[in-house]
Amino acid sequence: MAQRTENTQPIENYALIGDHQTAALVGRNGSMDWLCLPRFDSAACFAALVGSHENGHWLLAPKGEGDCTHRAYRTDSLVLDSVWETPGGTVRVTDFMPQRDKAPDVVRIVECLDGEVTMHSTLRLRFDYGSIVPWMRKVDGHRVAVAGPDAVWLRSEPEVPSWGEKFSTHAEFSLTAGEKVAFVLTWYPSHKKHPHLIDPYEALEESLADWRAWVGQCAYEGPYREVVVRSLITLKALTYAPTGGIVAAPTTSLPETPGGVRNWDYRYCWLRDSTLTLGAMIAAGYLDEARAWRDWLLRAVAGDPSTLQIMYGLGGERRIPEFEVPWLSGYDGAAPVRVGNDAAHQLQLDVYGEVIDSLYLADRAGLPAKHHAWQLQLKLMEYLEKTWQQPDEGLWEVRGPRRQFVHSKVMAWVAADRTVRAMEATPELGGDVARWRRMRDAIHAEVCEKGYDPVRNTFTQSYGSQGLDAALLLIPRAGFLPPDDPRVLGTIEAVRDELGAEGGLLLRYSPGQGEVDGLPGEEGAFLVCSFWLADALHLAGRTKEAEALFRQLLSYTNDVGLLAEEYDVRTGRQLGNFPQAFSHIGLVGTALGLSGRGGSAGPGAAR
Ligand SMILES: OC[C@H]1O[C@H](O[C@H]2O[C@H](CO)[C@@H](O)[C@H](O)[C@H]2O)[C@H](O)[C@@H](O)[C@@H]1O
Repeated sequence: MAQRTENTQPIENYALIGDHQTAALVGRNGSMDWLCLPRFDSAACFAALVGSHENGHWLLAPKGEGDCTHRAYRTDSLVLDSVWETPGGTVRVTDFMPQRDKAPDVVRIVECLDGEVTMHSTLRLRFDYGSIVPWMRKVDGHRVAVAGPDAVWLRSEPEVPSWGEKFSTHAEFSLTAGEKVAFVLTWYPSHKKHPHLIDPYEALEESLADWRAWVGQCAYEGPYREVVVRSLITLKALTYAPTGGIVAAPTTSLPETPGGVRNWDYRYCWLRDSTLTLGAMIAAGYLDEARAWRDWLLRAVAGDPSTLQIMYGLGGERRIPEFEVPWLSGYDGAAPVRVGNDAAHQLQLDVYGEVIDSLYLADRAGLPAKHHAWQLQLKLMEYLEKTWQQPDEGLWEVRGPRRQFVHSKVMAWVAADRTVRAMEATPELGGDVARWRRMRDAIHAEVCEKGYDPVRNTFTQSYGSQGLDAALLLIPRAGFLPPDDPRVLGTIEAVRDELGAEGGLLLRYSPGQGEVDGLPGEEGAFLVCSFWLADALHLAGRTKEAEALFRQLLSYTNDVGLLAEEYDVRTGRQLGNFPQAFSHIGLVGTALGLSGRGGSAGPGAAR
């Protein structure tokens, strides 16, 4: 039975900060409710997001006040300013995580802008997903929390009065206009003596400069620049810098159904989500990320192509077993909270197409060729040649029986098509191009015969099924059929009719398909699907409708431009893990497409 927790605030109330190795979520009330240290996939030491305050959080806000009056990221950065206008005065809290030097730091700078404000801080550290209360001691003006392998050091400049109570550290202090206090929280391995101390104000300037230099490389100058840049910053923040791996989201178990069980851990690198992120990055002119990701891929998938996984850990780890965390009550009571993801071992044939398409896009964008990337591609093709006719779990990772998903087959076609194109463009690659042309033609013929319903004039979710799938909207972007092909136009209409949720957004597949996905409960509109609809409409020449839908989707971003996986129009609430790469990939792709830049956040879209 779902138990509401006292701290639940809407998912869209959160903002993201991060240091390219992990991330934290800060609510409008000044409470940092999610933080995993030292990596995205480490155990959380603030897990209130999916539990209660007793599972760890850090509140820093004016005493007795609720949510901030307004907040925003500083221009072109991931530095967050939250401002409270209180009866006594105005105060700003600036939250960020500096580019990592030796250890992860969270910096929170409090500055009184006018009048006088009394601030309150409550720090509850709970290691191992909110379960372990650390031992606290004071060392050289720091509060140090230690449990097992983890140590967290907290200091403030200047030092403010603090005290321990009920396994929490509290501080209270008053500031008048112009006065500042900076808090620095640093994680360090507990067996080491002392973390390197950063200067919070220098770190702020450096963080701003780093982000702005990165944004300065953005090649997109169109009408949607502001939202595109915010999405690119978000995608960059989801990239694990040491290896180039990209997480699907920094959270686990934010529910797809309020109070439901569709709660998954997204802190891993899906080949699908990562390649689509890469497409968005490349289209916006970011090649370094493409290079880093390609190198990550080559390391992660090394070995027999039959052992290719659809997702890996940040460093390419293969074992990410799924388990439930029973002591966490779940976001707003939505249990279970899961860690790890068993979908890692599913067969999802679409990833071959996505990976090969991203290698093709990187090559076309001018990334220097790598011999073993081509060797890998050929190995993947040899494997796909033997497997493409098998049923699979598909891109939605259904937990019901395997099916002949049409989208999977279309993506197998993409794999063959891009291989043929690469060989045609670079004959020196050698090899038997006729073999891959035959495979490409065979897939095309089978999909048009078995995956298309001539009576309803639509492609179907799987061969012979009555159900539809929003991923079918990718058919024209993949180049499988022209955007004005009657079968594509019929599919757009059928998908809209069948999968349209309130407000014209799309569900990802037909409702009531518990027997397909093997899960109870319904879910909200899956945001990336609605971006795909806008793309399909635009490609079909219905640009006005596409723009209207895009503007509507933009209205669902939260006050700092972030999107979760899903949206429930009835309640006006975001749902699912947050912020999710998929949704931001969709946003960038559609914005670029509508600006005539050929959005590249989907298979083949940059062609
Ligand atoms: O709906 C069931 C599945 O939900 C998750 O998968 C979804 O998220 C992935 C990461 O963004 C995405 O690649 C996939 O297309 C989505 O369906 C979850 O990770 C799965 O374990 C679960 O079966």
